[in-house]
Amino acid sequence: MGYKFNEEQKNSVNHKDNPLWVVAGPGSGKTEVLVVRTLKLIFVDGVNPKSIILTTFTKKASQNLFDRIIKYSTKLYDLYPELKGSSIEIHSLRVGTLHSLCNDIMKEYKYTDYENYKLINEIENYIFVYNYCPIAKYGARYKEIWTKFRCLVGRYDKDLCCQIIDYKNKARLTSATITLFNRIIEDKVNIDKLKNGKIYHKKLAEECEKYLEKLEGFKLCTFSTIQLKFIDFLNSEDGELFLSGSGYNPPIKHIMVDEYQDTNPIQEEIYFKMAKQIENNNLCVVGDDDQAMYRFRGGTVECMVNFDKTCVEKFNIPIDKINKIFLKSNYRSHPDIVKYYDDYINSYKYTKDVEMERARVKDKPQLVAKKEMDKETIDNYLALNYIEKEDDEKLAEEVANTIKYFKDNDIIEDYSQCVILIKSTREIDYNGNDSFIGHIRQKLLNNGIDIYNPRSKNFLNQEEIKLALGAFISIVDTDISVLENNLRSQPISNEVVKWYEEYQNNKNKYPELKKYVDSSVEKLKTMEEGSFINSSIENILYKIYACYPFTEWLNDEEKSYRLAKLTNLFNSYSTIPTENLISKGSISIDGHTKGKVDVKWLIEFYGSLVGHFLGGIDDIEDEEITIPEGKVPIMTVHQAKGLEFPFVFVYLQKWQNKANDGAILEREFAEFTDFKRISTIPRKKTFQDIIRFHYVAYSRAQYGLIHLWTSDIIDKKNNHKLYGFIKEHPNNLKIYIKNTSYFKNNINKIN
Ligand SMILES: Nc1ncnc2c1ncn2[C@@H]1O[C@H](COP(=O)(O)OP(=O)(O)OP(=O)(O)O)[C@@H](O)[C@H]1O
Repeated sequence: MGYKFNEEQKNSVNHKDNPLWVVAGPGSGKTEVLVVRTLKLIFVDGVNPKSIILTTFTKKASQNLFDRIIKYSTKLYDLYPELKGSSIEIHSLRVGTLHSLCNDIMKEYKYTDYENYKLINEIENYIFVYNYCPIAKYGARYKEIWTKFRCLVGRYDKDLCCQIIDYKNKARLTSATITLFNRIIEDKVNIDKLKNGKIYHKKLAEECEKYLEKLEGFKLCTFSTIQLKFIDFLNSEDGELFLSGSGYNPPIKHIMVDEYQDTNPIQEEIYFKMAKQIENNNLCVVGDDDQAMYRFRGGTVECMVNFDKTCVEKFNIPIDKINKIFLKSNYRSHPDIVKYYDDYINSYKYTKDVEMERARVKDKPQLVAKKEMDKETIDNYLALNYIEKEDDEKLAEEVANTIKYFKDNDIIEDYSQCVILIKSTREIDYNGNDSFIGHIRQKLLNNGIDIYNPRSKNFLNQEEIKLALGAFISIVDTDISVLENNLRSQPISNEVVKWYEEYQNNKNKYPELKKYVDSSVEKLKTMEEGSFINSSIENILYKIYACYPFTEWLNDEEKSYRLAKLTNLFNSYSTIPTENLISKGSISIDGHTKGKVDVKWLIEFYGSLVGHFLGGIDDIEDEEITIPEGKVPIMTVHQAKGLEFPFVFVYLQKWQNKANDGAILEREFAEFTDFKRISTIPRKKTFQDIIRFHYVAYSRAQYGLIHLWTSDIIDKKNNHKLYGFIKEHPNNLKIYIKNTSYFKNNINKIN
């Protein structure tokens, strides 16, 4: 580790029995604490690794936890060779996201009601809902539901000055259906109660019930429904054995949850249900309520804020049994930056519009800056700064110049030490113009600097994706006649034509690829009516990737990331079960026409998979991000969560003056669930979310935090409130920033 733990950290590691509540500020080493606590339980207290459940919100974070545990235990084995003779099986630790743990445990115990079940991922669920849920497939028949949940499906029409719903946009309806169903499940909405609500509640409850039955029929669980199944498991004899131990399996002794601020009500129920059965209710949760930012996915900060009260209620223990520890020392940021973001979040405590006070853990102490920096470095440069320009293009130019200046003056060693954080990494805005990020790419390129932006929503406009899909379409819908004659969805047609043309216009440049496509087309022509092509859709894609230029592109980090994503989408499409048991990934030939792909197959392929491309490729992702050297990474704040960077540029956004979807849904279902929320006013919650969003962004910075904005933003009254530091006017920022020029020339090299 290379450093000594402070008192608060030590106390969290050494805490023995009873619930432990670690409220950890940014950069306070919370994950490290959880890792060391786990190792201490195993190597010092002799707890069997299999008795410990260690979980967190994302796959990326759980992988990170596991990797660190393995790394440190390897070190321990090196330092204390006598440990090698012990029977500790560190790999048997139960670590993972909650849904993956639920899956593993129920499989391990051969739980009868989960036998032969399959856990499907988000894309598979999407395709399932698209195909099997009438509310998504025939949206117009469910107008009373969609009019009510217009926030999920509506699109603002400038000419008509209102939200309109395009019922032909099945991709959007599918995503919205999933959001609603997941919310019903995860908020523990009582479906019977919902049926007694208004007419749209009743219809929604019925549709959700049908969806759950259909999933059961195919023996499928989604990341949400597996949690329902797991609660049943915990209530069963198998569940009891799992908790109390049996045969080779020791009893469960400790449950530890990281990123607890993003837990949802059903997960809370699972943790408490398990901990109630184990000795001393050893449930340890670690998180930061101020960094809760997954409301749109059902994350519920109340679980974190009310942890002590929930323990009292569920475990029937006095409140002083719960050990509450604040990790307040910040080892990440320059002291001015720490003071700045701490002041920022605290300044909202009593603000009426935001009502942050009750939404934060009570008695939270101030952060204490502990980063090791010599005094000279601290005093000699401005750690906080901002750049203001009239428009995005000029702003981007100034940012590009600043980054170049940093490198040319040895302030940074590599461009990847600067990150640009923004709400959406799209390079093109909704009107087809360059967004701020589009300008940044261009301006940095002018300075010979590249950006790393693989999660840009421009997925479908990338040359490798267009060429791969264009080559694929040229095989299965050779002259795109099916597309042109049968598909009613204009957005899908427009997109597919673009890919098709990309391939057709470039094929002569790539003879190897052309040869493969031509020979496949020839082969297809000879196929008998009603037969199936030997190659599945994934096989075809792999063969396309085996040709130049893909062989070359697979060496490029951004391109290979996106091509892998395309492969995943194709795989998911193939694995979703169908009524007739034939995989969707098997391409069938028309029953009456030799050598022509079945129109129905193609329409379905276009509709569900391509529709998903258009609506669902989200840039909020959980995968591990490896930032390549030599490029400036562009990230959403969600992607940057848990990471730190020497220089952070935060683009301050125009916020629409309306409540967000997550907050609206919370209110909508509040009366049908027993889960108690702090407030049900969506607008207040939306403000809280925006504040937390900025707080997470600001707290990523180690040495320099630079705000970026265009002048028009600052003039808007409501934005002032949200950016906090600019309460009335940007001049106030100078209290912190002192000077609007670049970092002073004498800034030291970042080490
Ligand atoms: N006691 C300590 N002494 C010195 N450095 C420390 C100490 N504890 C943690 N650190 C360092 O502080 C930094 C922040 O730690 P880490 O990234 O684990 O924070 P975190 O609490 O997970 O932050 P966030 O909530 O923002 O994701 C790391 O570089 C870590 O090595």
